Amino acid sequence: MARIELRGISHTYAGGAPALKPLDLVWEDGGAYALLGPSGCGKTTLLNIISGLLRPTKGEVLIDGKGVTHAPPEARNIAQVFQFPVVYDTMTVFDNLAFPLRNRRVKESEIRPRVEQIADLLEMTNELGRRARGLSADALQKISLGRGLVRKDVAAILFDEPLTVIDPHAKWLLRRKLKQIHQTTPVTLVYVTHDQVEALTLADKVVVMNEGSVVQQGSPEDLFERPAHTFVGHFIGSPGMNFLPCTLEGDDGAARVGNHRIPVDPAQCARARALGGSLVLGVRPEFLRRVEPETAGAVPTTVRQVEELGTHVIASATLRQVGAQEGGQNDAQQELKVKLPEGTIIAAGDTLWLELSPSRTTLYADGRAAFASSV
Ligand SMILES: Nc1ncnc2c1ncn2[C@@H]1O[C@H](COP(=O)(O)OP(=O)(O)OP(=O)(O)O)[C@@H](O)[C@H]1O
Repeated sequence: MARIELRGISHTYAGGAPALKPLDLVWEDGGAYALLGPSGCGKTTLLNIISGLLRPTKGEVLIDGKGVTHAPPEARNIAQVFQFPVVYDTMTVFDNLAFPLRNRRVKESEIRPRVEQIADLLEMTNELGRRARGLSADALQKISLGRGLVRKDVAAILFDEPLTVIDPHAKWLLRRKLKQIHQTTPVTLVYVTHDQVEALTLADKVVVMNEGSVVQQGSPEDLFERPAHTFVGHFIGSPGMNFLPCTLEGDDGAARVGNHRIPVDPAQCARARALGGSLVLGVRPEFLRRVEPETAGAVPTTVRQVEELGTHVIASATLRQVGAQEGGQNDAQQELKVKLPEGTIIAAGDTLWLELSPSRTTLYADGRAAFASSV
């Protein structure tokens, strides 16, 4: 188990733009973390800096308070599982799983029960005697995962998109297994992925990255309920958050979107005004409420498209300006996605009145949320 601390870490590959901009991060002992972000945002670079495969251009790595920035991977006691299987194909599955233990000179009498335990977890007991060569890609990656998990004495296990090559059903199973393993083995776990479902189901805390920076860290609920940045609002959720360009009205907590006046949390208004820059009002499709026509504070929209998704309905609608005719040409071209309950009867061309509740909307100034803890 280990507490991993990154102080002022940044990295630039030779001849390239900065892959990681200066950041400070703490991974608490025994925590399950996901590092989530789009391709190229610097996740693997960060992981390799923690494991020691890469030396950062600047900054320090500390494990349990001890500086290890210049220590090689073997001195860090960290297991790493990569996107593609790292398996000796002439060895049996058993010997592959036993390899990290034999390497550390663990007694043979302790190796067998541990390997059998891991094989059982990964549902590979029947394959223990088989050579790795010829096994499916899924099986090979399970062996790789097993090799990462087999040592009991590791400080942390780092996973770099280990389920990418696995078929969807096995992926679902392995995700559950990893979660189960973490609940029974209090090891620090850092899991890199660009898949929000994977990140949100596995981790207690998710670190969201974009363009070499950490944009927010928090529980899956935090990221959903209070995205601190428009990037997080857009990246987390399916569909992502809606953003309506707006201006502020007076001092009493209202925003103007097109020619609508929408009540907004007054504290957020004050903060947004102080932050300055271009403003948008963010609201999740789940938090838009369908209300009766002409309800005070609600906005009329014209439905453009309806998707029935079994458990719910997603409507795409455009905001209609005050005074505009139903289906008229002078609708604002502002699109909103709305999540409606299963069985909602609605069709393209219908009018939908939507309430944007001040407790469910967030003002963003130049991308940054104007709620108290974000700045
Ligand atoms: N060895 C390298 N040499 C030069 N540039 C690199 C190297 N490795 C990564 N980069 C660049 O650094 C940036 C961050 O890459 P990194 O692989 O850390 O991102 P990532 O978030 O893990 O992406 P992916 O999900 O695609 O693996 C990218 O612009 C990438 O092109």
